[in-house]
Amino acid sequence: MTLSFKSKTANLDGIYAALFSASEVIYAELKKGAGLKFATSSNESGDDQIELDVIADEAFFHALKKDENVRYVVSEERPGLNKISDGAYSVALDPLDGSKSALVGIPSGAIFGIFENAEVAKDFSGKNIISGGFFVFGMNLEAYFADGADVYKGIFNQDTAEWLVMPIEGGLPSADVLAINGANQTVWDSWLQAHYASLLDTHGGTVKPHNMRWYASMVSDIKRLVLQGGIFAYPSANRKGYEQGHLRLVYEAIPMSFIIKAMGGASTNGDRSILEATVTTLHEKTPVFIGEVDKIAAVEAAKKASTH
Ligand SMILES: O=P(O)(O)OC[C@H]1O[C@](O)(COP(=O)(O)O)[C@@H](O)[C@@H]1O
Ligand SMILES: [Mg+2]
Repeated sequence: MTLSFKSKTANLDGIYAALFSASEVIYAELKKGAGLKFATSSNESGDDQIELDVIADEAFFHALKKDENVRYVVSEERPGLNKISDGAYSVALDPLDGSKSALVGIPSGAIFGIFENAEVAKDFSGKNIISGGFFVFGMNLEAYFADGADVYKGIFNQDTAEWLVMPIEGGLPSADVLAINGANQTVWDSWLQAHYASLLDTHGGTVKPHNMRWYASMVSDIKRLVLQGGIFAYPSANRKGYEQGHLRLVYEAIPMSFIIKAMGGASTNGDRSILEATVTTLHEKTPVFIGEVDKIAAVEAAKKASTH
């Protein structure tokens, strides 16, 4: 692989090289199709794994453990903090996001965050993240990430094995598009049911409602958000197992909120920015709303109004 991208932060280049090379390994495995079946294992959160979940987790660990700047690697697929060295940076991973989607041919991907000053779980927070983003395993192998305040898109040329990485400029686009799984809407809190209805209200057929896009693959939904704008949500629901939504704070919500903030967008758990939320445990879930600033402010205002 050739990755010509250079980070503005000292000593991150080896970590990027490891992440990008692991993504190539996973993409190559995905294309073979062999790992697209259920494994006999389940992960740390008790989710059923497909074989590619395990392959992806191992590919990232294998690549990252060679870098002396990596202190800890934490993964949705394993327990605890995995010490690599005394380096300055720690990496959080969702090694294969959307694995169930991969089974039916929807693009999946991987999500990563790079953190400084991480020693215990609570340090993997929005305060310490310095890089965050994701790979997409679709028609092409792509990367979208924020290195500090700068946002980039990378595309892998499969003929030359070269990554073309270019800045994304111009901020977050705007579109009245909503990405949400509406299956739980009857058990959402009433303020969210009302807010959702307001986004879809056509005022008797006279007004265009928000359009709906839901890939059930966070990397695909956030890629669409990066390229076209809108809002992505996975709220909590009054249903067993969904009390804090479905997505993990450290492995999914914080890195995705970081890249969208770098593009000029925002995030919330309903009350405050995901990047200001307290992290208690590595595998905890959080309700999450990510997108354009005014759309996130409207979510917070809707919730706040319901409590007054
Ligand atoms: O099955 P649902 O409720 O549509 O959930 C889909 C969400 O779950 C995810 O697949 C995350 O779960 P995994 O990390 O286990 O793949 C997201 O990519 C997606 O947004
Ligand atoms: Mg995931």
